[in-house]
Amino acid sequence: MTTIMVLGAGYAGLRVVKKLAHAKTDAHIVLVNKNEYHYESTQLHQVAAGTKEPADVVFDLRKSLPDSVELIVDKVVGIDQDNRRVSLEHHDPLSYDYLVNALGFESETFGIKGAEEYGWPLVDVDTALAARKKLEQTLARYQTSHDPLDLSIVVCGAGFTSIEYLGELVYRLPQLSKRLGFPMDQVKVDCIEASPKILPMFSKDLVDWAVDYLRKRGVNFHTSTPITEVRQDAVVSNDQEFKAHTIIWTTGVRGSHVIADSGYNQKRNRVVVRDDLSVEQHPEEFLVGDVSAVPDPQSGRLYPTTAQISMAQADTAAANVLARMRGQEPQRFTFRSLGTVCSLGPHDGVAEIDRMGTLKLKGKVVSVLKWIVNERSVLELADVRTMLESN
Ligand SMILES: Cc1cc2nc3c(=O)[nH]c(=O)nc-3n(C[C@H](O)[C@H](O)[C@H](O)COP(=O)(O)OP(=O)(O)OC[C@H]3O[C@@H](n4cnc5c(N)ncnc54)[C@H](O)[C@@H]3O)c2cc1C
Repeated sequence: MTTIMVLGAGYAGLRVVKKLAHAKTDAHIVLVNKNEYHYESTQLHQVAAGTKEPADVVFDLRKSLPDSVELIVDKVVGIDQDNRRVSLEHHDPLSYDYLVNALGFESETFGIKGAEEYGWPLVDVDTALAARKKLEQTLARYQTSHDPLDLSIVVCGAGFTSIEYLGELVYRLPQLSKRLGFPMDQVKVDCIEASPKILPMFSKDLVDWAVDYLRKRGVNFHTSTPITEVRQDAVVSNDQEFKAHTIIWTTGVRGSHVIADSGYNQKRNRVVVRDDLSVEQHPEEFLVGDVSAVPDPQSGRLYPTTAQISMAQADTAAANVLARMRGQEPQRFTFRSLGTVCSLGPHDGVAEIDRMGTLKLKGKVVSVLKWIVNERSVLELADVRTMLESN
């Protein structure tokens, strides 16, 4: 029997599995994931700030997968492309006929000294929870230490994840101040960004609105400030030092280390795929989501790594696996953005909707939009019951 193996149960992998199962193929569909659950990585900033609990952003894979899919819970450690075999940490190697690699993202440190050691990334449930614990313990310590650095927080990067995290943080801090007894007026929040731009994917008026929103709530922005080193109690940019005991590292992502470990031709663990999302010289293998690098035919640049693109890629990859099995021509990947929604805490945000021109939104209405986007994702990846349970 033909085996289709899907690696990773994030947005891309889970969507591929759902599409394949729905097509009622005779093939044996195997999903390998390191956890028994799927997590909504687009909501990790909320877990890290404490505005959501892990249970709000995860769902059990066994409960939501179709019966026709075999789930193997284990960590992928290597892929042997030539022999079509996947090595796992605890199971024997597995063979496949078709492979969809959707192993997702990891934190990017750009080789900056101390970033891995002292920066707290937000890449999965465990790291988001660890960042939350670090934040809360450090703020709580102030009552006995009276050390101002216990009330200083540095957020590294001013892209999407950093801004969404800052939005949750400024919402959450007054609640924590009441609970943990630290003075709100002595809290210091700095956001350090190498480029001159904040939220580069949004138009200037929305960026200005978002920056103003966060500034009014105490965030100090430092753009054109490249981080050169991270220390236990400071982020350094050349001769400037931003001292803090909580350092959140959200400067960007790279693909899974398994890509480089397996000898792929890659850059930052992302592989440039062909226009049908298959890998050069391996028509039986597809890469989707944050491990893939797909050139946008219009701009010539690579598409950004987003959940929205990952799910669109998943549809193409699933269709192309089935096409190859049936001896049909695969389709080219095309992408039309629905727009981008950036939350600023639970009740505000900015959004650009790409339908019939660009619709720009800001404020409370965006939180409703974000809620719809999140619920739709759970509905599409799991089912109605899971969606209702997550509320
Ligand atoms: C805080 C935050 C907010 C974001 N907000 C948005 C947003 O609003 N909109 C948007 O479009 N995008 C957003 N993104 C980006 C989006 O989350 C990613 O682009 C998306 O998750 C990529 O999907 P994926 O399926 O490729 O990878 P992932 O979601 O990373 O899934 C990979 C899966 O593979 C599993 N896995 C990893 N390594 C192994 C291994 N070795 N063995 C077995 N299993 C493994 C993981 O556990 C995970 O389940 C956000 C990201 C973050 C961090």
